[in-house]
Amino acid sequence: MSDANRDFLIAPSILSADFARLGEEVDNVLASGADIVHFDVMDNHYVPNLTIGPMVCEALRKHGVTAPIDAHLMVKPVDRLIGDFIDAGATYITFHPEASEHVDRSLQLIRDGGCRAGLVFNPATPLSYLDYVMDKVDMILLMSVNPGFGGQAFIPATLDKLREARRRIDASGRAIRLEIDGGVKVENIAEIARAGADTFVAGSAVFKAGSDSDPNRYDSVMRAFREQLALV
Ligand SMILES: O=C(CO)[C@H](O)[C@H](O)COP(=O)(O)O
Repeated sequence: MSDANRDFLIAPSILSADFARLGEEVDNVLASGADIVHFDVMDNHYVPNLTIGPMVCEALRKHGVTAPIDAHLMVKPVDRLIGDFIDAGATYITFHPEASEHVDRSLQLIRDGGCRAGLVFNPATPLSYLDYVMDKVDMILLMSVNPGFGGQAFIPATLDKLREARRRIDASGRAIRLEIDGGVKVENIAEIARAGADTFVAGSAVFKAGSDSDPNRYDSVMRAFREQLALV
């Protein structure tokens, strides 16, 4: 797929949202033009932080969120939570291959549950984990920071890795989304898109924008992202 044929999706990471007002935060960011809700699940074991689980995903669905929810599992083991997130209404479920005992089986579990499956690559994790499972992958998520916390700086070596992942996707002929997560800002999103990403997770750049009292506080950052992507 050439650049001209790629559609760009923006996936705000609710890791940086105000958890006390989560439903409202998600409503506001979707009203500002977000495409996907990026849902970071951390277990204080695979990564050194603890966040939210399937009950919160289900609560967002009950609140009325119909947009795709992209559940990024930073947990070990992964398989039992896969079933819980399928039941909770996730759209995409992605996991780290090092955290699964049987990567092919975990991918199959996600797909059998009717969700789209993805593998997540930490900055130092090789893309070779894809070698024998490309036919079961709907999304490749490249971490451009070490997982666990929002607000970190983008690791530049990820640009080369994006180019390599884009080559693999194009060679597969499959409609696999290439998502980037960590340190995505208005200033670097165009360069990241040129390297091959089509789906952009942004946490602090979105949820720390604007003023708490403004219900449209996310409009300008979302517009700025779109303007940058239009230049690609
Ligand atoms: O998965 C994550 C951390 O593990 C977050 O999604 C990611 O860091 C996004 O936050 P920011 O845009 O502030 O870097």
